[in-house]
Amino acid sequence: MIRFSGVSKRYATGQDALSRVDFHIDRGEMVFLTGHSGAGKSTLMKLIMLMERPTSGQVVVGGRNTERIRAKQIAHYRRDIGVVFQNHQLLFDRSVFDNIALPLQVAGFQNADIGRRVRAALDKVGLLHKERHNPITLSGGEQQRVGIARAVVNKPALVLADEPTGNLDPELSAEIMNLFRQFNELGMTLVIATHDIDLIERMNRRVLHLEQGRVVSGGGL
Ligand SMILES: Nc1ncnc2c1ncn2[C@@H]1O[C@H](COP(=O)(O)OP(=O)(O)OP(=O)(O)O)[C@@H](O)[C@H]1O
Repeated sequence: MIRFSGVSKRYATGQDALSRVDFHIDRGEMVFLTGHSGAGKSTLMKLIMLMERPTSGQVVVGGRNTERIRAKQIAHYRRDIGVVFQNHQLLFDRSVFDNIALPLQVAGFQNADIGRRVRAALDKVGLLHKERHNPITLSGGEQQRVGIARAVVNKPALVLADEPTGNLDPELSAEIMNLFRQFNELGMTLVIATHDIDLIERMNRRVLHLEQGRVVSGGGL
């Protein structure tokens, strides 16, 4: 599903964020990405999302060499990738339903289809009863679940989560991880960046460990 071969990223500032990174993640895997602050986790995610391009090396996602994806094809490419952020980036000027419907509207789905898919996603995260609420009225854990519903509503093959439990207490974090586990059981590939060592240990999955821009373990090659 994802293959990095000799990937380096140096930002315009001269900062080396990744240095000759090699790893492989199979379709259907759920992998944790960990490492100290500044180790390169977000940069690695941005390269998968094509928010950044590598300075050298090759990034292959879903069998596609991302080097060949041109700027105007990026929006289409991203439709198959769901993204979950720590600060969930919900829009507070519209309902929970409308927040989740947004990616489907952008992708040009019919209204009836949008309603069905949004409710299926809300049902999966246990928030069907909150569809008309404004997300600002929800708790942090609920807001994060709305963010997850939005990330998976398009049934992406790949979900990237950057510190998805960063603001949540251990119980809510465990709930979020259970959701991810369920999506993984449905066949989604998940890459979850986190500092939360306890959480990682409990989940018992492969851990890709970065240190100063290098993979020090778990690359799977
Ligand atoms: N846009 C940028 N321009 C210049 N340097 C950057 C940029 N983004 C990240 N960096 C630098 O690249 C290195 C890796 O950053 P990155 O955000 O990938 O790390 P991280 O592991 O995600 O850290 P954190 O856990 O704190 O989010 C850091 O030294 C950072 O300062």
